[in-house]
Amino acid sequence: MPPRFPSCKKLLLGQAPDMRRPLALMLLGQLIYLANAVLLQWGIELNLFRAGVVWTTPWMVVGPIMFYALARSGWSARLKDPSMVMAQSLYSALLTVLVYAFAHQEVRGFILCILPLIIMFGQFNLNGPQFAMFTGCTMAVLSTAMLVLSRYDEAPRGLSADLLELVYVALILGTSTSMALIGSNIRRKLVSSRMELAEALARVHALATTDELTGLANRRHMQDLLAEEAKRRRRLGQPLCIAVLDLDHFKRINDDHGHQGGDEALRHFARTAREALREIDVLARWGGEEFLLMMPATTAEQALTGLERLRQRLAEVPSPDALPGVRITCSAGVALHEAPATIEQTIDRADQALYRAKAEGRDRTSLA
Ligand SMILES: Nc1nc2c(ncn2[C@@H]2O[C@H](COP(=O)(O)OP(=O)(O)OP(=O)(O)O)[C@@H](O)[C@H]2O)c(=O)[nH]1
Repeated sequence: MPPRFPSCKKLLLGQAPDMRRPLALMLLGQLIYLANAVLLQWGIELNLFRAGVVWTTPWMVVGPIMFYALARSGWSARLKDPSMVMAQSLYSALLTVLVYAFAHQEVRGFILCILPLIIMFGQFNLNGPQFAMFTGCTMAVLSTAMLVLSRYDEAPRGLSADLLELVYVALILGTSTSMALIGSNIRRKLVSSRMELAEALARVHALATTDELTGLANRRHMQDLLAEEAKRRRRLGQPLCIAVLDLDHFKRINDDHGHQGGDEALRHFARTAREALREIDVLARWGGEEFLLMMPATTAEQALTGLERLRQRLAEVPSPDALPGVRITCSAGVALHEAPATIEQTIDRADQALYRAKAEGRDRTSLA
């Protein structure tokens, strides 16, 4: 039964898998903003800032909530970067420089410690040029703030001190950016090798379970499916039928049209049979021109009807271009799988029924 209320995590991070991490980072960012707002109040009480700094506090709450709301509501999905990392980074840097501008000289330095933190948040999304743009914008705003402060400070500390601080900030931003880029490159390589590995595994799985010529399940895969189905049948008590099918006079097709013509006949049969059978029936290439059909939840009568439909369809569809005028038919033997027989014993019975169908003139189905 589905839960009546979505979990808190789902509520906060939404359903879109791509947006979960950005939203989680935004929530973490909000906590840091909140901590900054609290520290700022403390600094105000200690008289470390000019009075005007209080105007920055609401923006420490409103800004991050606004970004979170835009992302959580899905509005930002229309943007090139739905996580709005660049906009968020610039917003944080601008706010930091504003607080810096309101700080008294003795605490300005440690306000700038926030800047590398912004870069750490950006490392998941920003690339080299974007980092360069962020650093450039931050440096430009900071130098403007320093220029303005040098005019209005009661006791300006002098151009050299401002310059030293700017160089320090450039050094720290440059180093943090390089480290973030190295980290994001490693992460990107990890993601791409994980995707390659997943694709390779899917290819290996397909190779291990499908028959290359017909695209049907191969013998080994069918054995696994049969074992699973037998277990399910025991549990649910539903009937299970197994049929062995064999193309008639296939050797003649091979002799008259070459091995390639024979292969085309096998593909044609596999295609036609898949179209005629139900979704839940599984057809596998059992070997050579022999196929095995597993029909779950099927009585013997229903199996005979299904196989008859298959034979009719085979008679109706035009022969493949490579085999003009060739009539492809098949014979089948079908057996109901019943306790205490093993799957192998039921297949043997179906095989014997197939033998009878061949002996009785081919192009027919025989029930074991
Ligand atoms: N082209 C092709 N031929 C195959 C393949 N596997 C088996 N064969 C051929 O299938 C033919 C099977 O012939 P037989 O077992 O004599 O049976 P048949 O000619 O179909 O006669 P009946 O089954 O009695 O109707 C042989 O010539 C095999 O070489 C395959 O993957 N491709």
